[in-house]
Amino acid sequence: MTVNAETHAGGNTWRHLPAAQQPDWPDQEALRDVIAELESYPPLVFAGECDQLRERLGAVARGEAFLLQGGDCAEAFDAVSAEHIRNKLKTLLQMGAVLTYAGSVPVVKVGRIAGQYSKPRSKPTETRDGVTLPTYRGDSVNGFEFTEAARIPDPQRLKRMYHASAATLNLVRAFTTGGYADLRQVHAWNQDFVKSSPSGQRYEALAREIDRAMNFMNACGVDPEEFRTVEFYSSHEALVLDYESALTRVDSRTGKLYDVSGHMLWIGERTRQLDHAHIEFASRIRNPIGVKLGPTTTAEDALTLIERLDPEREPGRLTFITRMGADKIRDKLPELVDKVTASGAQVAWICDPMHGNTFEAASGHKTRRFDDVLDEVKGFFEVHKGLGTHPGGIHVELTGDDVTECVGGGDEIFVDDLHQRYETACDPRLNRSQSLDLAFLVAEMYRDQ
Ligand SMILES: O=C[C@H](O)[C@H](O)COP(=O)(O)O
Ligand SMILES: C=C(OP(=O)(O)O)C(=O)O
Ligand SMILES: [Mn+2]
Repeated sequence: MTVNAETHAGGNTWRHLPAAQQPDWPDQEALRDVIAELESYPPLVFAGECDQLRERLGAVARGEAFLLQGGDCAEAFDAVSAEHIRNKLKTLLQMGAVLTYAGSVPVVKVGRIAGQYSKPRSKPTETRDGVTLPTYRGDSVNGFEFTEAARIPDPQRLKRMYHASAATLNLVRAFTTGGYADLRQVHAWNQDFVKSSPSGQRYEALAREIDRAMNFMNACGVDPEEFRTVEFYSSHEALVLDYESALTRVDSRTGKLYDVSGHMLWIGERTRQLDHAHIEFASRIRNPIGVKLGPTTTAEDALTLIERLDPEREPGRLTFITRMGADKIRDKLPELVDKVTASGAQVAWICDPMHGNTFEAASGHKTRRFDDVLDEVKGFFEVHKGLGTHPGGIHVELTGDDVTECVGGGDEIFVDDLHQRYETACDPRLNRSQSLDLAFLVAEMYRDQ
């Protein structure tokens, strides 16, 4: 990787276009200094890894693999601890094992992790007890605390985002390649969990089957490397373009631009305007790109996005992450999938069953019903089955901690429980038990389709 003038030319073409949801940095000089410093930092991920993920996502687009993408709505600097990261990873590994074994499909594992620090918001301000302050926009921008000082955007936070991402990714790499993710550990990932929860018990039974299958293969003399380590990739929403372009580098092998802040970047529902800065930025980098598609997306929008982001029609380059809402998916998704398929493009279709199903409980907590989440995934599978296309994966907000943020699930959480462990900095996440429940149900859907 090299940094040179060309880097910043190619990675900066978005600058003359309107960019939604950018922080209102009060001190532009401080911002410039931070950008210059970030430009000198080493890459967090390597271009070759991004290429490898693009190949894996190509298999998803061709119908040969399933994408599991998940993690926090908003990562927080004070949650960069071994315990939080291990719990999240463990949950994703358990979900991956369930989907691979019960769904009989290769699973591409991608975290909303090591960079998910910036949030687009519905409103610029928030009012509590008559006091109005700027909204919290993620730890990369301002503080969660409801005080005037905390809510002022501070560009120094972009450097903290880089360092928090680096520390997280370092631990993730150690966990996934250093023995912890060895399939022989399928039971160990469940140890602290099994007795207390129905999904933990169900998982334990599946882990016993995996063990038997592995013992059988060992006895036959098969002991592949794939059982010892796990390929795990990082992703986040490419929202704050000053950060993302400062982390964009020319790959010395190919001369192409890569945003080395994460393996996969996605453009959110609020920033996917076709002629605005985020799509322009994404069009310039070689990383695999996701775009969130909400219920107002037209087939023409989807086709123009393909034109802008995947002109070569390369499977794996572009992933459409639909987030319609359980009540709209059966209505809105068919036309998009149908017209995109008819155009000859091979995108991966992924279901985000979270963002179209948020509501406010009487207690004031932002929450989601597990049943709505499940129903949106069901609708997603039904639509793809009807059209003969591939339901490529799920994109979920989850945590490995036993929080009470979404209602329902096998180990049911009620609206009155929400206050007990409501810890999210932004949207409500599935807890570990709800995440495992979902993995089992999705594996059944996959097998049945
Ligand atoms: O994570 C997604 C968005 O940032 C979030 O849903 C916006 O939430 P808000 O409507 O509270 O701003
Ligand atoms: C902001 C998010 O989603 P969307 O852009 O789909 O609203 C998110 O994934 O946290
Ligand atoms: Mn969210």
